[in-house]
Amino acid sequence: MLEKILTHKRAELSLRKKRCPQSQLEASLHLAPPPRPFAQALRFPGKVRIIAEIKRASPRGPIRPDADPVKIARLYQRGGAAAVSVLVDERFFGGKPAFLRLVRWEIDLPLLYKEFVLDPYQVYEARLLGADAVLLIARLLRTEELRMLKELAASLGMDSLVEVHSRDDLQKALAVGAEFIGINNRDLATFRVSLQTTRLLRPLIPPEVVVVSASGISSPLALTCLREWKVDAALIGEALMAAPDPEAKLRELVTAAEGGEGGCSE
Ligand SMILES: O=C(O)c1ccccc1NCC(=O)[C@H](O)[C@H](O)COP(=O)(O)O
Repeated sequence: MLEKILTHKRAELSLRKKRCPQSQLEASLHLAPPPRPFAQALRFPGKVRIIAEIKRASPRGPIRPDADPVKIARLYQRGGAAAVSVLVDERFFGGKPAFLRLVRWEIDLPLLYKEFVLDPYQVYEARLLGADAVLLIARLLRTEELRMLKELAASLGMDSLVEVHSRDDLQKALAVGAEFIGINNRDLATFRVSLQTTRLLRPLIPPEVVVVSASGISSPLALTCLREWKVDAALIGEALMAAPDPEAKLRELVTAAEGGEGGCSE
């Protein structure tokens, strides 16, 4: 499936570059709203902050296919999210780049451009839409590509959330000086999810790095564990989007993330 996603993404990119060349994106950057700090908005020692994700579907199937991204963003802001991740991939996640721009005008929280970023074109697009950070998946990029995309994002005022799932990915992230690392609990090849990925990789990351745990987080207990493991933030999509009341679900998770009762028994 991952190969299918990437093949589709490369074809889509080449089409979009023909329709709207990168030079046009670059020339329009002055129209973008100014970037805001993303990673630093997540640093609250002793608490886990929540990045709530707008995700209408996944490659595994629909989640909330008709969700209005603007309405969901408002619920997330009211529910106590520290930041919002917007999936912009259309084919596999039911998103659209335009969702990010709409959400940017609607709420004040910092925004993550959530995409399979393979090319500088997408980094320019992210900034033009109003993103404050971009996702860079270590597994999909060679070290030099990762470095180049991270530097480009920084030159445009954005943070890069460098996603890792293995020790090899983490080595790559640290080699390029990542200051903001996301540990993905989901193996992108098998879709299997385990919070143990965060438990095992977290201690290998230096304390000055802002650390996010992503995927498969759905319960107050999971948030309690992430707090014990000294993770700064949790990125949560499906558990919120599939909930009958996403705002209420978010409030429940924020309470645990900020210091609810009980200990971690994972
Ligand atoms: O969500 C998937 O199944 C998925 C499959 C293949 C590649 C990426 C995938 N997800 C992208 C994400 O990064 C997640 O949306 C994000 O970590 C939130 O995960 P969750 O809370 O489990 O929705």
